[in-house]
Amino acid sequence: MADVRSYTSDELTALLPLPEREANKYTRGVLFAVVGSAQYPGAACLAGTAGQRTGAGYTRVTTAPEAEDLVRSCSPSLVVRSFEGLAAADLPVARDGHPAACVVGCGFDPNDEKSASLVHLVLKHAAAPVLVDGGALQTLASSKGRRLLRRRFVNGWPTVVTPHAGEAARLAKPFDLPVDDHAELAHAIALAYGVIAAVKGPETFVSDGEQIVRMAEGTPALAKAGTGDVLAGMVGALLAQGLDPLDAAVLGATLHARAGRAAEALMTSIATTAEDVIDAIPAALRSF
Ligand SMILES: NC(=O)C1=CN([C@@H]2O[C@H](COP(=O)(O)OP(=O)(O)OC[C@H]3O[C@@H](n4cnc5c(N)ncnc54)[C@H](OP(=O)(O)O)[C@@H]3O)[C@@H](O)[C@H]2O)[C@@H](O)CC1
Ligand SMILES: Nc1ncnc2c1ncn2[C@@H]1O[C@H](COP(=O)(O)OP(=O)(O)O)[C@@H](O)[C@H]1O
Repeated sequence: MADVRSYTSDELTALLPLPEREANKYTRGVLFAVVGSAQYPGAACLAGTAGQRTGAGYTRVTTAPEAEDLVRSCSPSLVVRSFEGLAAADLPVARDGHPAACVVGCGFDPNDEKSASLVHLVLKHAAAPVLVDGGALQTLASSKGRRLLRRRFVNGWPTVVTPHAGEAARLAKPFDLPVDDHAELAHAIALAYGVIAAVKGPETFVSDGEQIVRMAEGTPALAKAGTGDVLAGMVGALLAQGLDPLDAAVLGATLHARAGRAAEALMTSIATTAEDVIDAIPAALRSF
């Protein structure tokens, strides 16, 4: 296994995507989030608003028809569409000067057949980095999911996965990967699936199959429902702004951890919620 390292504060500061003087909303980066379900509409709000706060120039949330109104009302500046009618041609193509990325799966119900077909559509047609989270992760372990990931790898389209320990264990199963050491697990998932893997927990380990990076700035205040959806939106926004995928995952996880600490300072470790973490993203940005 490769050595485990951490990014220095200077390395992280250099990665912050400050907007250029001539920037417009499209050149800053389009985040295309395919998230939420009738069962979990809140995950779409959390991922979308976290993406906006982390600098995406244009955030489009495509969600279940039942979730549309809630997402619109949580932030009027989100562009909201329904899953119904989502077609290959709608998915982003990243090009020079116009970066873009997709986030798929926050709030998906893995037992819903429609979720799997949405994940396949995104993996197949997004010619841009894709982050896979939540209920979409299970789809990757199937033979079709693995085939689509291989195709993305060959085409040079990065895929980032952000499993918690339970989801990582499910990804490990088809390859019989050992699950006890999370650094090793992130490395093994990255190699087995051809992805950049961020295995989340009290410490988060990110690997692209070559390097392994440890991020240990978090706090147990983050152990609350929805904070993973916030992380997915944050890392997705950094991908959408053109960061290298390993850098996006490490910077996103660090900003998320610092936002968790800033939220805790205001709200206490008991009362902090995922929404407070989003509100504390500016403090996390300022901490650099
Ligand atoms: N407001 C909203 O809309 C929200 C929506 N959400 C959405 O819900 C969807 C389902 O996601 P989920 O994580 O709740 O369920 P799922 O992965 O099936 O867990 C099943 C089992 O896995 C384990 N396990 C779980 N977490 C673990 C951990 N950190 N570390 C280790 N093990 C862990 C645990 O089993 P145990 O180990 O306790 O036996 C658990 O019983 C997903 O799409 C998500 O985006 C949520 O983000 C919440 C807010
Ligand atoms: N004890 C802890 N210490 C530090 N960070 C934690 C702790 N527990 C959870 N986190 C962080 O909180 C987030 C939880 O993500 P996840 O389990 O996917 O939540 P959800 O599915 O409810 O959105 C991850 O970023 C994880 O690293």
